Amino acid sequence: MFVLVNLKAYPCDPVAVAEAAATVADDTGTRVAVAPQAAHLSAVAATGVETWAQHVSGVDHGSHTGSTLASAVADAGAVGTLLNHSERRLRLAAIDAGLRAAEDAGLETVVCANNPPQVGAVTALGPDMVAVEPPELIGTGTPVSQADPDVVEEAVAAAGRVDDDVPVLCGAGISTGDDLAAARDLGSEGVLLASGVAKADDPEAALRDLVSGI
Ligand SMILES: O=C(CO)COP(=O)(O)O
Repeated sequence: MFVLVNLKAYPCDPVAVAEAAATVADDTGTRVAVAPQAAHLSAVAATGVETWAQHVSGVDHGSHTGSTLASAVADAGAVGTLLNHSERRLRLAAIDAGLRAAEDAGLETVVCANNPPQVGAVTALGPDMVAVEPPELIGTGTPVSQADPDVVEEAVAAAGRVDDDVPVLCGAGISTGDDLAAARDLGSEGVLLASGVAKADDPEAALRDLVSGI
């Protein structure tokens, strides 16, 4: 199971969370990655944790003020990027362009989608992984894997109909080992989570509980 911790724009200490994630990954052999704000990528990568960007722009060098170049996040130490997160939604052409930019920069990709039909659509674009995250459960603490198991199973089926080799992750409200185990039992190959770790008083304890479900 792949555990991808999205720090969003939460007021946490990204380096402290990264150090906790690196420790838990080392101790348990679990693949744990952290996606901080772009400005914190280098500091997070310096902890040794697997580091992901939250978004990259589908552009190359040029007149693109305010863009986030895939090559720049790779230079900062990121090895992967999210695209089309529910809080950073893109048009289809922009997802495709982001994927090509990430690919050119050697970044692994997870394309997010709100529901199973969207999972099928974005799987067709050839990402490394896809993630289903129902927006209505994001940040609620109600785990998609236990509250809405059908959506996870249907997302796995939707991706499989397009390309059997693209792993499906799920996210929204995931925080405990039981949530992760339920996700795994539904065919999910990883989880995407944020508040359960970024808002925890003790992020390392939260991550240890989470990976206990593997
Ligand atoms: O959006 C998410 C991860 O990208 C999920 O957020 P929560 O874990 O806070 O529900």
